[in-house]
Amino acid sequence: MTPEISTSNLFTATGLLLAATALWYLYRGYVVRSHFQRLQRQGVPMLPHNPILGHLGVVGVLMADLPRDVHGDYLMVLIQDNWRTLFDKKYEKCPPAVYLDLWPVSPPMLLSLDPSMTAQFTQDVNVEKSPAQGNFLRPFTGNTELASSHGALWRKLRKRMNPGFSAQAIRQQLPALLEEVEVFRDILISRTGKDGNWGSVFTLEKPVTMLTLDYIGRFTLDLRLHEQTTPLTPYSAAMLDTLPWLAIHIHIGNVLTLFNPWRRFKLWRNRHIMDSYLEPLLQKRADLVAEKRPGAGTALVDKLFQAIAAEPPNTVPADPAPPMAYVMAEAKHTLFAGHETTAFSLAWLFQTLSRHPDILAKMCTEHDAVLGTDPAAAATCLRENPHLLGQLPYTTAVIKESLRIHTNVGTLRAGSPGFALYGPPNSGYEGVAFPTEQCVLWDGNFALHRNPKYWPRPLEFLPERWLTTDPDDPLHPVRNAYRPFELGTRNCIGQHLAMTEMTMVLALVVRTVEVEEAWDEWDAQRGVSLKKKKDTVWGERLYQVSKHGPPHVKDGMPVHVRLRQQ
Ligand code: HEM
Repeated sequence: MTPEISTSNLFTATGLLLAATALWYLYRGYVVRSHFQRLQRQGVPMLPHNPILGHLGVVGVLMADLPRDVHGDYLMVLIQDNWRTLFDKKYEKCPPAVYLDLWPVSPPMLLSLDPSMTAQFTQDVNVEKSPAQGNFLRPFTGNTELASSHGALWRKLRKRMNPGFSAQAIRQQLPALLEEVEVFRDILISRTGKDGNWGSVFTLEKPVTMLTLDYIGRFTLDLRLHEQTTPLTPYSAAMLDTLPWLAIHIHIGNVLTLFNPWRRFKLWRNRHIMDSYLEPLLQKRADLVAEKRPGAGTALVDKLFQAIAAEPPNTVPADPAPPMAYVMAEAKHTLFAGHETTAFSLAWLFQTLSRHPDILAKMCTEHDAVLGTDPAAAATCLRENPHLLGQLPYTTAVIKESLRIHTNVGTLRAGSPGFALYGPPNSGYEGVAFPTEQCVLWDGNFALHRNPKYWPRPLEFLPERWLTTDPDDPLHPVRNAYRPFELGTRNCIGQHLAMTEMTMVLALVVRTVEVEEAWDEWDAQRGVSLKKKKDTVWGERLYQVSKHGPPHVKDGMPVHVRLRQQ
């Protein structure tokens, strides 16, 4: 018997589904708002909470002057800077943690604005990641990799992954990785104008993203993807097409996207393309490792196959997937986590250097002294003397300072009943309990890095902060306050790899090519009138925008480049 689906049945089913969704939203809204009202009655420090709107009203007013596409990270800075007007007059200091009830735009949050407070859930106790992170990665990796795992399994997988990210492992791959950075430098040179003039405008997001894809592909698979010079590989095309369909939270703005059947098809199809691309490559690496042939052990995935083979059988806890599927998930996550974060950090570095010619000149002097005065020979010099990469303290300080001001991502952890954060010493809230039940614990590293309490002259770009060794120097960084890669055992496993990449880029590029933002040309190219009001944050055209994954740069950061005058 063939089932008949009439139009009226379809309408009824859709109506019921919509009604059930609406009821769920209402019920969930009631639960969340009641929870925050209860906390407010208990006297927990909180922004004024409205029983109907939660904190939507107060946050809406706070964000009203910002462009619509601005990243949510700016909210934490606004709260930190405006706490006096936002909180009850009885409070004499900004609370170290701020409750945010923005349902249905985001889940209930407890935002930490104090380094000691964040340490309580990342270092004193390594609290589990928020389930939101797992939800985000599920369609992509099936949650069988390190970043989605918890507890004993996470410890096992982290131990397995750590050797692949060690300084020694990175150094082993340095000559190959340098080749990818050389391609990037040559692409920038090809964009310069004639006779030392600026070339035409382009968005920096594309070349930095292609560089980071080539770099992380080489590191993970010992394979040249050639994303910088040829059309995207099917793998990268499918991965980049997948990312906009992933969501960290279900909220009112993306609920239709998440239930869109087209999304399911896209995710399924892209996953099929990615897996089909990776499978033969991984099989080849597994064979190479098993047969101990030359080159085995170079790629990150080789080290994973080697580690699995060296583990006693049936170790507990059991792996989330058989070896090949597990390594594939780990490779996919590494290719994802290792590209956009570094790409956008590089974009900000170039912006910062163009605004600080004195700092740029000082960096070039360091490169001349350590790598030789011929910029074109820097790659050869580094290939022959990879240890020199560790002898560029000023360059490292510049990168660290850029990551402080233009922090990319933070951590989201899962609050739970019975687990509270406590106001730290000298916070003005000593011993005050901030219950975490129902809340996502959000480290406010973007705001923390701009807080004058921890960073004197916070908005000034001062690489000297990272060169002082005197703990009494006011510029000396405060314990736990610097967290671009987060701190604690669950910090970023790729931080040395990312720092190496950024150092190599600066070492090869800044003495050869100048990069500058080119908004006027960008506007002219798109026919945008000079008189039209432009989106800005704090008076700047370049700001962090909210897209999928980590914060992106506005409009891809339009720039032009020219050859540096020697
Ligand atoms: C400038 C570049 C980067 C920044 C700012 C950055 C930042 C971070 C942060 C803040 C975390 C902690 C996230 C959390 O707790 O939810 C993290 C975790 C992680 N990062 Fe990075 N990252 C960068 C580059 C990389 C690279 C190049 C890789 C890999 C090749 C990588 C792989 C990972 C992985 C696998 C984790 C999860 C670690 C775990 O759960 O044990 N990251 N990263």
